[in-house]
Amino acid sequence: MPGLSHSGSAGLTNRRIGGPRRVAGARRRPPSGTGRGVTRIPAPRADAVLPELRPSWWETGVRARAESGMLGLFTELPGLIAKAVRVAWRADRMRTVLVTVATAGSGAMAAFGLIATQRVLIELFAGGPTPDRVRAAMPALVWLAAAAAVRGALGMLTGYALNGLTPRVHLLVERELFEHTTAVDLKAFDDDTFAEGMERATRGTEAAIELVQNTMNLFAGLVSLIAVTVAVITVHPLLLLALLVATVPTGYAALRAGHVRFQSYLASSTRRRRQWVLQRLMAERDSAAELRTYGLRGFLLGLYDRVMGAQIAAELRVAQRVTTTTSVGAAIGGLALTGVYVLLGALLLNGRIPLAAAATCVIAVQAAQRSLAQVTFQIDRVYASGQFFNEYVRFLTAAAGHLPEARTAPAPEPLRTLAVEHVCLSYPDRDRPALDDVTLGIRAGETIALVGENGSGKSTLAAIIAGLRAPTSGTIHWNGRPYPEWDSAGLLAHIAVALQDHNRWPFSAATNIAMGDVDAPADPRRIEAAAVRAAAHQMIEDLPHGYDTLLDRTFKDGQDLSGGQWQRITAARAFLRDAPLLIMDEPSSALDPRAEEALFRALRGRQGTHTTILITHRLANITHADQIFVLDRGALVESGTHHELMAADGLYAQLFTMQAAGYQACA
Ligand SMILES: Nc1ncnc2c1ncn2[C@@H]1O[C@H](COP(=O)(O)OP(=O)(O)OP(=O)(O)O)[C@@H](O)[C@H]1O
Repeated sequence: MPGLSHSGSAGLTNRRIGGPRRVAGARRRPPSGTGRGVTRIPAPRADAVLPELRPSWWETGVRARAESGMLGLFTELPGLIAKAVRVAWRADRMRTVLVTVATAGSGAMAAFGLIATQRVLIELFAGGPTPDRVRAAMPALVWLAAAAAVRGALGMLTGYALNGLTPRVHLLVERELFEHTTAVDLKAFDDDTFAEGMERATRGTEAAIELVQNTMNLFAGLVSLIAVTVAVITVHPLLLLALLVATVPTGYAALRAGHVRFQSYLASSTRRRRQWVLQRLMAERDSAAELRTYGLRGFLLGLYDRVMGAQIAAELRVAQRVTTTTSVGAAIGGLALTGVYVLLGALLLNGRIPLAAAATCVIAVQAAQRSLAQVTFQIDRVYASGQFFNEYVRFLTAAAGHLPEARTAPAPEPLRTLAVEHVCLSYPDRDRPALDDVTLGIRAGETIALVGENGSGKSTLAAIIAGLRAPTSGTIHWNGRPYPEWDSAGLLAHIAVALQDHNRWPFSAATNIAMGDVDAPADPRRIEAAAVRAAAHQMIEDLPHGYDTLLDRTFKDGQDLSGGQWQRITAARAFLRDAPLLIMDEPSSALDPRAEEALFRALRGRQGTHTTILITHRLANITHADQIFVLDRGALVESGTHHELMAADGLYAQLFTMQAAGYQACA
């Protein structure tokens, strides 16, 4: 954060070595002031202290609505509504139809109610004694009550159907997202934009619910508006003019107000995000010690005052615009209503419409304005939630490009030979390839070691052999046939991998191990045997609930394990699979000497019958390997047995001697 470090150093100088007085002076005095012979450091502006924030993915919808013009809004709206209807239809056809029909029915009842109202008014305004007029109005009153009752019942039905529909929509889109995220090639995760797209898509799954709800509410508002219009035209065609005068300017003003409200929300959200940054610095554990050691309290509080001062000023400017726009909107609404009354008065005086029709029109205008408020509010919401949902749709399209090719291929037979031929791999945005023309051969039953300094490409090669990554060029052959010609799931079933960056699955110890062979029924004896081989059995037995202990503190009675204990669980998971090819990437980096000895004893037990590929920096553990391959900056530079490599006196011998010397010096 350049701005922060700039002002940070200025502030620090200020406190510690006196030079700071210059900074304080610079801040207090105008630029043309004093400061002879002193280097002037300009007072940090608040926006320089915490510079422009990166656009945040969770603000996409709000930002889009704040920036959209009226034309953009109405151009995009139909597409968003279509997406909402499609997703609702796929999630639950019956409920989608129910909501639509019930909403339309409710609108029809609203129209019917207005027409009944007019009939009531006609009878009440007719001549004759009051009891007679009331009696004459009775049938229309009954219709009016019935329409209101049916409308209420349909409203309830819509509510029930919508409540059942939205969780199904969420389930559908979320599952679809997970189907993609779990199926895409590992390579996709190397792409930053893919990972960011995934985060955005997660917000998009929530937005799917909002989009469907908002679209249904918008539909309800529109139906009411149409119903009122139909009723008004039925009562008297001329009243349509009054309705237009009442709604068009008000609708426009409401949409403008919605636009600035979103801008206001965005402005306050910028303040909140800056507050979070400062909160992290001043009120969280990570920074607490350094804050005190360097006496940063005054500096940070000063920073807070400047940043928040500037932010609140910006927010107030937007708030003033909101107030102006909403006041203008309210004034337009008032004027429109006055216009309606003037128009109605004129029509009445000219005898163009009867009194009952004018009275119905007043009621209709009020109903129309209520529906209009709902429509404009929902337009904003459909637009905003639709933008989030678009992120979801965009991600699914991008993810589809990373899905493995669907094809039928034979499942491989047990391993006889494995050949790595001229394999290269370049990660995105890296100048140097992680693997550069690597060729090597492995026979079934061998124990192989991959050795090399950090970043030499060992894990990358292991991932390619494990079938987790495809090489940029070159091929790997399983029993003489290239990997892509085998069924990929069948191939993976022959390989067990203990990854260097293993995951800590939030399940019980037993499940964590059983996951090594998730298709087989969890057999406690098999789990225990795998744990014994990984030196994990006793450690698990000592946990409060043994193998049933939950290994995540999120859960009640959950436990966390040390790094070395997790490493034993990971090794046990790989042993459980009992695959012909076992790849272990740094399986003992966090193990104590006793556990390490036990683990390598188990691994040596595989030699001759099962194939093992080992990656380790503890070279004493691999002296027994049938072949040791030494990598340097992505290239295979040496290979042979321990004795051959020591005799060759190359990189391996250098590394081994260096490590051995460390032990000998202490012996
Ligand atoms: N996902 C990735 N994206 C980009 N670069 C990567 C990625 N994974 C590894 N690299 C780079 O590729 C090179 C080889 O990495 P690799 O993890 O294969 O080395 P290694 O020999 O296993 O290292 P170590 O001994 O530290 O585990 C390194 O320069 C590393 O920074």
